[in-house]
Amino acid sequence: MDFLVTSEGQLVVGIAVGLVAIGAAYFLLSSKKPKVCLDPENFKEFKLVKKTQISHNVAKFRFALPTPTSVLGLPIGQHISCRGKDSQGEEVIKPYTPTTLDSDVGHFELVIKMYPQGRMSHHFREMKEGDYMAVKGPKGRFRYQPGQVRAFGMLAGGSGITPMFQVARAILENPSDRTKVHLIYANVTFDDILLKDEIDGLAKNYPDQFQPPEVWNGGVGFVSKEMIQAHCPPPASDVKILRCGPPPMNKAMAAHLDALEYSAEMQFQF
Ligand SMILES: Cc1cc2nc3c(=O)[nH]c(=O)nc-3n(C[C@H](O)[C@H](O)[C@H](O)COP(=O)(O)OP(=O)(O)OC[C@H]3O[C@@H](n4cnc5c(N)ncnc54)[C@H](O)[C@@H]3O)c2cc1C
Repeated sequence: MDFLVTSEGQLVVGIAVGLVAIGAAYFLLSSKKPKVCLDPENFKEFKLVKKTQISHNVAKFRFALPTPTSVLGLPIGQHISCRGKDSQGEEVIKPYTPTTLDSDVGHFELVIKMYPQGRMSHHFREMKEGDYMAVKGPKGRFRYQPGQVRAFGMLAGGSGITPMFQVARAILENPSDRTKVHLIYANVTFDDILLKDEIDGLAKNYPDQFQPPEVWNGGVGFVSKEMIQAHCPPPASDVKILRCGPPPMNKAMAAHLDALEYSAEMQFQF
């Protein structure tokens, strides 16, 4: 009898200690893992907490995440779908790349260029602080692992800078990632340049790794084959050239890259 009591007692204590240990480990792990907010299947609503006009047609939109430690949960180089209403009240869904990373907790930001006739542009123009935006994601085929290539060339046009900025930021802010980044950024006018201060900041902080446009008025006209040759790393298996711009620019850049003998694996279009 004595033996049984002792044995059961030991058993109970053993299980209790085990459960406490499992519970503590679960608590520690779950409290350390930030809450991911995006859902690839369903739109979720995020509150606009700050709208900052940057120029006559560009604004920065800051959306709150559910808690101050939540992260959006967007892999590097992927984008989200935003749903809104155009000027006729019709539903419209368009892709956008946040300029923030998952290291920015509690919120995410979009830098949006609003076109006079643009359908989703209308929705963003009308949005006021306190309004909610429906967002779904992540979306996109781009996958990035630190050190996956030796160097990226980036060919961006207009708002096509946002995915490039996101990838560049992730690389440059990671001290163990030594990937080089070469950027060519085309705009119709000086005023159209998005994220200029932010790009200048990366150039200042990471001069050995980041080659931005040398001067902001460095060339007039379209991005040429010669510009790509002069500013991007030459074709190699550990090099990738990314492009994101209006469709005619993407088409022209693809033709230039083919002519310069960058293989299909060395090119990616967002
Ligand atoms: C992966 C990805 C990420 C993107 N990220 C961003 C982002 O972070 N910020 C951002 O502002 N945009 C971004 N865009 C562009 C965005 O998805 C929309 O195309 C843009 O906001 C215009 O949509 P709209 O409905 O207002 O215009 P639409 O109704 O599609 O276009 C109406 C008119 O607007 C003008 N217009 C529209 N797009 C362009 C253009 N690119 N160049 C010149 N004129 C144009 C034209 O006059 C056009 O006739 C991204 C696109 C992609 C593919």
